[in-house]
Amino acid sequence: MADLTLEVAQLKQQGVVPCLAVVIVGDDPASHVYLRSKQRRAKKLGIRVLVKALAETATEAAVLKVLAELNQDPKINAILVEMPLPKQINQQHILEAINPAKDVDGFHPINLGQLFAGTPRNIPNTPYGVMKLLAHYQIPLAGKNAVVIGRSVIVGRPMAALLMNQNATVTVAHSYTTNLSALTKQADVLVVAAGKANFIHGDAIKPGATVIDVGMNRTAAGKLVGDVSYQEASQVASAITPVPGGVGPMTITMLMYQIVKLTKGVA
Ligand SMILES: Nc1nc2c(c(=O)[nH]1)N[C@@H](CN(C=O)c1ccc(C(=O)N[C@@H](CCC(=O)O)C(=O)O)cc1)CN2
Repeated sequence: MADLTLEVAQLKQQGVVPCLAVVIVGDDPASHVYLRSKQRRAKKLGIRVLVKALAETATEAAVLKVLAELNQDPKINAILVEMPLPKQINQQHILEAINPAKDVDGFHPINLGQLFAGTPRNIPNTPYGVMKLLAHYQIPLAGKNAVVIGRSVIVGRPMAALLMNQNATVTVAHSYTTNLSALTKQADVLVVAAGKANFIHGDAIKPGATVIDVGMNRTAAGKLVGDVSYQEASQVASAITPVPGGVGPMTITMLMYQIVKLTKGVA
């Protein structure tokens, strides 16, 4: 991957400072933690971050107004809205209101459509980070069985498209899936984004599989754990991502990469 520090320095020599606008609505503690991580990483690279913080009670109209201003502002290269949003706000209305050319999360239907057409432009950062990890560790995908647990717009759906684009045979499992372990035991690559702590145990994993844990769950004791029982799974899998320190930091890396890409106007 390109050296982002160098690329940002080159842009600055041309008088351009990459700028990300983050819209955050409400007081979700995890969202504020993620925002601070993004700000820290951006600062290290020399990327500007403009934060538009709205109250937990903000209306959908108020968020749409902020987005309309950011869409018009030529100094803003990339926009994202922290998820989840408070209940009174329709997530889909918000995602559709972001200019697709500035949509650094890749959640706009046009960007998701490009991804599903096999011609990706802006790609959701978590699944993009997973693909970079798989490529880095030379995990074969073509002709392999990949099972994705979860069908969210943030992870599951784009993850399935990215794996399919690399010629994996993809199954998407979700809360209505019956006999889940029969599917997971067939998976050469298992991506778990179920949102439930210790949802997948060692006996549900094919020996030698690659296991990607996208889960991020806080225990009552305040410990961060994934969706996979790491101790058990690591006895069976040939490769596994930890939580913390696995997919999460890669999400931020891919975000920074795509901010620079949007600033350069490269597809
Ligand atoms: N607009 C978006 N909202 C959300 C996204 C997203 O991609 N776009 N994904 C998640 C939050 N997220 C990125 O935004 C994110 C989650 C986790 C991490 C991370 O580095 N996690 C650390 C642990 C941090 C902790 O202690 O809590 C790790 O896994 O090591 C970064 C980004 C939901 N919302």
